Amino acid sequence: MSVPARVGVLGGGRMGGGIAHAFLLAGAQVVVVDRPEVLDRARDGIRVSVDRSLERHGASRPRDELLGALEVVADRRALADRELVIEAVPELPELKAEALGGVEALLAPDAVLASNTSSLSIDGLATGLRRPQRFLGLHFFNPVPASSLVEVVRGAATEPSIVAAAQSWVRELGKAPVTVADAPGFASSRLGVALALEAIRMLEAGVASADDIDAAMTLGYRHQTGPLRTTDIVGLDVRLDIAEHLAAELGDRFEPPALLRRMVAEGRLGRKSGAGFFDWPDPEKGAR
Ligand SMILES: NC(=O)c1ccc[n+]([C@@H]2O[C@H](COP(=O)([O-])OP(=O)(O)OC[C@H]3O[C@@H](n4cnc5c(N)ncnc54)[C@H](O)[C@@H]3O)[C@@H](O)[C@H]2O)c1
Repeated sequence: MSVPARVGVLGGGRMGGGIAHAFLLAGAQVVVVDRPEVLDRARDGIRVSVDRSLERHGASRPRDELLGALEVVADRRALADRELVIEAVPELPELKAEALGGVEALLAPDAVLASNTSSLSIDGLATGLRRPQRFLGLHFFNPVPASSLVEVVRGAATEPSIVAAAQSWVRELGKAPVTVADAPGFASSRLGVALALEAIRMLEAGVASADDIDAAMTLGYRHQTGPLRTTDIVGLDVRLDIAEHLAAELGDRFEPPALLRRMVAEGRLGRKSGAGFFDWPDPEKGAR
């Protein structure tokens, strides 16, 4: 099943811009809605990343036609004729609830609404909606163009046919769907954070060096990147927030180690701050 012809994205920031990019390349006509003061930046960002993709991989449609299928506007009403709208506003429950309710009221009854939330409950967000059966989570990964995974999060009320359609759209984007129930941390954050927290506890206890702990996973289990280096790339502060959320929801096994709290308090946040478990002399390019 090809992607819907008319797709909307609410919030054209880091993730929304990437999601718009992915659907444009898959042949959709995409409307992005954001705040008036950031429209130019959002539009330019998507154009630059589409151009970069075209240079690297070529395209099925001419560039002008492809970028002509993009509209970046401030008025939410431009989403009214969309078959699929993906919400990607900041991770604030009230903001998301207002945004989702406002968009749903504009859409045709058979449209599909999705949230790119990385941690909020899909069932929680669905409580404010009139058609929770047509609502689900589509959790894209950052950076969207380079990432091959999308978690399809099935709410308690989501119709099975909507889940099946979403799985097929994700495949059409050239990505792989992983389907999960609405549980804290979905699949990716829960497993990724569990591994990272244990690696940090091992470092704290002097079991092995950061290099050796990571090598145990990269060489022993063929992980592309070790758990400590991955934590540096994601950001120690981001991982601490997720661990605290998971500890509250799932129990003590996600309690953040003291070492993680100390490093965040000291501003050692990983790649973005120049230092974490490893040194990152050039935060933009990354270091090995
Ligand atoms: N950054 C990541 O690594 C990542 C990965 C997966 C999922 N997510 C999730 O994606 C969502 C967006 O994250 P992001 O990193 O793109 O944030 P971001 O801050 O880069 O982008 C959010 C955008 O939403 C816009 N916005 C704010 N209020 C709005 C409103 N009422 N209407 C329309 N637009 C509005 C902002 O102007 C901004 O452009 C969050 O739920 C986040 O948890 C983020």
